Amino acid sequence: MATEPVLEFDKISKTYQDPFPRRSIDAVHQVSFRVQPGEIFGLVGPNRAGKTTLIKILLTLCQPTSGKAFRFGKPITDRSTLMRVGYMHENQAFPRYWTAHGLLQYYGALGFLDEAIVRDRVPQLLKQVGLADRAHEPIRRFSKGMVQRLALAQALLGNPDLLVLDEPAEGLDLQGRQLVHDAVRQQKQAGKTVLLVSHQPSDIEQLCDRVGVVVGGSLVHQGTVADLLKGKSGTPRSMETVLRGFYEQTRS
Ligand SMILES: Nc1ncnc2c1ncn2[C@@H]1O[C@H](COP(=O)(O)OP(=O)(O)OP(=O)(O)O)[C@@H](O)[C@H]1O
Repeated sequence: MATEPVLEFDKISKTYQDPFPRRSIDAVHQVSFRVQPGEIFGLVGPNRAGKTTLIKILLTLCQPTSGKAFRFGKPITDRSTLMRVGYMHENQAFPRYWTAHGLLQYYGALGFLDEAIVRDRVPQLLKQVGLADRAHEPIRRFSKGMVQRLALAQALLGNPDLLVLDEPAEGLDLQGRQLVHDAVRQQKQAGKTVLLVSHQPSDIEQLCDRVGVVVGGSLVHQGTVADLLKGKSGTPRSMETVLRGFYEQTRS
């Protein structure tokens, strides 16, 4: 039986119109890829490549200028499938007067999650991300890494079928990064799907099944991590070397 992709982008382009100064910016150009259920898919590229724009389209936060996109088989404009997505932003700005515990409960209510499930899950998640001892303090007293850990807990709260992590390592210490790795692996074990945007070659190498490389708004490569690291000659290479190659090629 054919399985439906969790995510499908078909020739997606996005041009932003800037009023001052008046100009248009081609952020994404004719990008096509699919993410299958149970897959850990990495999206990599240099600064300004168009990764965040693709994530915004995935989350229906902005509309593509052309092309078609589907989430769980439904048009990306169908917001009902957003309930199945958990999203961790690279620079999460939570209301600073909430406590970590209160915030997760609030997000649970916003996501129409079952109250009893949220009651059980919130302390579990706070423990998982190492915030159990600070659960009842206002977020304004949190360090950057603590906010990132809370962002991970928030993304996992709804037990999502698709977990989208945008630069999850940002501001995290080694233990924090390990938490992210563990969460990704747990999702995979549960048969769920992860889209990981990262500037960390080692994270892509260690976690992802397949990777899409975006440079200058175009998808210049997609394939398995194993094939990428093997190269055409069969000589093993590091992910950092591979990515540098893609980024340099397009600069010249
Ligand atoms: N709201 C916007 N209005 C105008 N231009 C934008 C807007 N958002 C992004 N852009 C432009 O689109 C291009 C791609 O930006 P995007 O944020 O998607 O890149 P990115 O790959 O996520 O970069 P980074 O790794 O630096 O976060 C950039 O040239 C950026 O200036």
